[in-house]
Amino acid sequence: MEKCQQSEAACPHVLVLPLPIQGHVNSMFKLAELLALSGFKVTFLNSEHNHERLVKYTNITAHFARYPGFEFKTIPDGLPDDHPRTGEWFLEMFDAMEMKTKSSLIEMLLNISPPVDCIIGDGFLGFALDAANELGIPIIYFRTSSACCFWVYYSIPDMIQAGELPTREMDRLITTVPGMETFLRCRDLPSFCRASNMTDADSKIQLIVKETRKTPQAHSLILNTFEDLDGPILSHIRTKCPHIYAIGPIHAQLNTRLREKYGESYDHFSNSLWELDRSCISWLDKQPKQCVIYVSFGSVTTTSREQLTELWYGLVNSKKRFLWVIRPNSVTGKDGRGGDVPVELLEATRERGYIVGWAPQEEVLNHPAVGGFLTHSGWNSTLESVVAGVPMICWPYFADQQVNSRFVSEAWKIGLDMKDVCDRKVVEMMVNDLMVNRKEEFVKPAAKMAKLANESVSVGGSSYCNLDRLIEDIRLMSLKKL
Ligand SMILES: O=c1ccn([C@@H]2O[C@H](COP(=O)(O)OP(=O)(O)O[C@H]3O[C@H](CO)[C@@H](O)[C@H](O)[C@H]3O)[C@@H](O)[C@H]2O)c(=O)[nH]1
Ligand SMILES: C[C@H]1CC[C@@H]2C(C(=O)O)=CO[C@@H](O)[C@@H]21
Repeated sequence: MEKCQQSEAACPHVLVLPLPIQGHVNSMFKLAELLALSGFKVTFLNSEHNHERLVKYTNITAHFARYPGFEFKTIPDGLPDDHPRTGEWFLEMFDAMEMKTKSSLIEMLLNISPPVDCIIGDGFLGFALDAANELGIPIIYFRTSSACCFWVYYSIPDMIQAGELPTREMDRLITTVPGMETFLRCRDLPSFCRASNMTDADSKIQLIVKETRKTPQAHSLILNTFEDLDGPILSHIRTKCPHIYAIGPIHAQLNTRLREKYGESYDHFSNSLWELDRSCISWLDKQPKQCVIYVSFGSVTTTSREQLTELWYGLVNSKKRFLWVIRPNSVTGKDGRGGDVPVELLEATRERGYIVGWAPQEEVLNHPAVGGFLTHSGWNSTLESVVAGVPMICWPYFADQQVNSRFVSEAWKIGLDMKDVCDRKVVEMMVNDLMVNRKEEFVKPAAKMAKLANESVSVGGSSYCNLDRLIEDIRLMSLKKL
């Protein structure tokens, strides 16, 4: 690992602060490790709830022990420990964090030693920006969702001004998001845009717009994407936020740097908040090449028992093999028991399917048996599928997922969009289209985008160079303080 060449005083100390949601924590941990690999002192500030789960379900402490100076600190997320933390609960957490976390953060920043040279804050946590500005500490935003959705969020006031929102005409094209005029429909906007009241101060949409429009106040903006995927959108974003570091796919960038330093990719270290069930890898090892569809809907999505049944019949009736993640506490509605699952479903699943509570997803997507991914279009899952070259069926749940699924099908053409539908016949048809009938239509573009993704994070690639630039800019911040 690269040692800080300067004196201890000049060795940059960076504080990393994610929004405490799995998808945000994942990519923030990967960035934190990339900075630690460059010799920085890193303090990772996680919620108490999430840190306890990481310690319980992963080897996180041992994994980061190889980086001298890497430290974990925790703050409350403001919610009771038994809060389910699923679905669209984030508003409650956000209000609680604004009240409780900001004061804890300021207290910590005033007393931490050595002092922090730079904060890397979740682009959704405006109170971190306010705290940094109050204390005169540079803050770089890391918006962990997609660049395309960031730009849609940023454009929402323009849509409202133009009378395009609110609306019930779901299939009408939106004309006020530069770069998306030819294919973005109302249906493809973030789920929060479907509300009838756009101006209610307490609404999710107003919160997200407020947080997004604060971004130009940060020193700069880190995005988990790459030029070949989002180049045109990045150009539009730069008109508002000129200083951008597109360093993604960040999981692939970390792999590259670890291989460079240690000759290995990370030990498939999974900063998962649930217990991994690795038996699915042994099951995959017994399956023929590219014949399994992997099904997973991330860390906050919930499904009703009716939706679960439609998905299950669709997968079984497709006659394809499937590996399905059904996360604990993710099924809402009456708490049925196995007894109310039809026998034919159980028998077919025994024959062709495998169900786990949480899987080593990056490993699964790169397994030779996996040929397709039925996903909720969370941004990390989308990028992991892009890097693995696995075509997708997108069934978005909320937030940026609606936008991401439209880009997968219409802009990048590496999958199908099953937005707003949960019907066994449609699931069966789409699985067979993706895995058999239209396979070549998706496999080729997916393989090409995977190649571009891996080139971007290789030495000399756009994301590789942007990360080097970020590291140098943070070094300069710490030197300016001397
Ligand atoms: O069985 C599983 C399922 C998921 N994962 C991992 O969990 C992460 C899930 O992240 P993501 O796909 O981004 O989904 P969410 O957890 O839903 O992420 C939240 O945060 C993302 C980044 O801001 C947003 O894009 C999403 O909409 C938002 O729901 C990924 O890295 C997966 O590899 C596992 O390791 N095992
Ligand atoms: C809970 C969601 C509100 C917005 C966040 C987000 C983002 O764009 O920052 C996307 O989805 C979720 O990660 C967060």
